[in-house]
Amino acid sequence: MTHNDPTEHPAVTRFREYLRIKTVQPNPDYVGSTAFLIRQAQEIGMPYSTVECVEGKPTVIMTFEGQDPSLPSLLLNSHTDVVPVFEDQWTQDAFAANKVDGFIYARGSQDMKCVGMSYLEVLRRYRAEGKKPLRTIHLTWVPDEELGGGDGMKLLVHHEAFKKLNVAFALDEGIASPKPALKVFYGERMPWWIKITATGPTGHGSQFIKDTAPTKLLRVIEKFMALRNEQEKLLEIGLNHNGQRYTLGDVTTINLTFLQSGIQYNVIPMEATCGFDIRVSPFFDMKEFQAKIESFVTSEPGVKMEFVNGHFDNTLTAIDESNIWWTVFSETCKGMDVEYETEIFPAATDSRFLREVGIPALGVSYLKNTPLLLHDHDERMHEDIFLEGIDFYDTLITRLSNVTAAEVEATLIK
Ligand SMILES: CSCC[C@H](NC(C)=O)C(=O)O
Ligand SMILES: [Zn+2]
Ligand SMILES: [Zn+2]
Repeated sequence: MTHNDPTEHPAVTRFREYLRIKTVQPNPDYVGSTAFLIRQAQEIGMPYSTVECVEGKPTVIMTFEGQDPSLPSLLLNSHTDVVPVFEDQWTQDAFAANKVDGFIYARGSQDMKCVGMSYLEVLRRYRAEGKKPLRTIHLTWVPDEELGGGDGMKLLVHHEAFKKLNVAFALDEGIASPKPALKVFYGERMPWWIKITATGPTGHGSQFIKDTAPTKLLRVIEKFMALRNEQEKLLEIGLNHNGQRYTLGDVTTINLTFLQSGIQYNVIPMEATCGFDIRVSPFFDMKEFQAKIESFVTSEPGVKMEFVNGHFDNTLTAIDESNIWWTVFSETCKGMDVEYETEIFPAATDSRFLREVGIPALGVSYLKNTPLLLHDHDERMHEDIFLEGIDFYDTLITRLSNVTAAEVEATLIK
């Protein structure tokens, strides 16, 4: 539990130090995290810069130059912010990074400070061993992923400083797996947050008034719920085109997350609104699906729908031999006897912005045999898994950053 245990692996000590910086939304300490990250870059001897697409929301960029900086680079991305905690539900202080039986308890221990710190540890090793990969490796430490990346990666990918990185392929976050197989994400569902507003007549609460705002809204909600049930059934009993069971990322979820109306019990309200969090499977025909939900609304006069948040790009990263980065990734895992399962990420990460601008990205967090506790109470990970993860990323990053131009070429002409 001590902060400076001389018997502790120094990588674990550094990880715990990063976890103690309260980069918690909605007021993340980005000044603290930036100072910490710059110190790491200086210790390792990596040039660094900061970019603020939005004032007060810094991205830290670090560069480990390769033997041939003219080759497109490898990007290692992680977000610096973490989600809030319900303090009274934690058995440990969520920002003390206490260690109990080897488990490090902290917000961000899984999501995703472990990943960023593992990348750094690999580069620290490279420097100590005098290793220089063929391709340049860049690290981006981005803000506000937990708020949807609107002030972070969404803007960063269009910034000159990012374009100059000339990224060929990126690694980003995954999630924990309670099984020995790692989860590897090659695509995401598209988050669509929609607000529906119904308007109608007012009157006395004792009458049969037709087509009131809440009645109309309920009719629309029923249609969404029917679609929801269909998708839930598909997940429970359906098989995909390969005859395999669907995973959550393969189907579309629809959840009613807002519901508002009313001013007094005996007054019919003139307005009723609701909000849905819809996660659209990348295997859906997007246009058709959008037209379908719009028809639910247009069939009811006096009801309108607006997108509060929408991502409309469903680019996947190829997980076949057409993608050299996938080939190298999968062969490296096999060479290390690391099991993995490929899936569509059920929620949204910054990888969607990378894929949208044409950068192939895989999401993987080395969190095997670990309970899934992202955004949950008592988020934790075992220090042994963290240390094992550094070895995993070391082998993986070494292989990826040494992919030759000839290997890329050979894939293109196949
Ligand atoms: C729609 S942007 C919000 C981002 C958030 N990401 C995660 C991983 O929880 C989500 O999917 O809700
Ligand atoms: Zn995350
Ligand atoms: Zn998260």
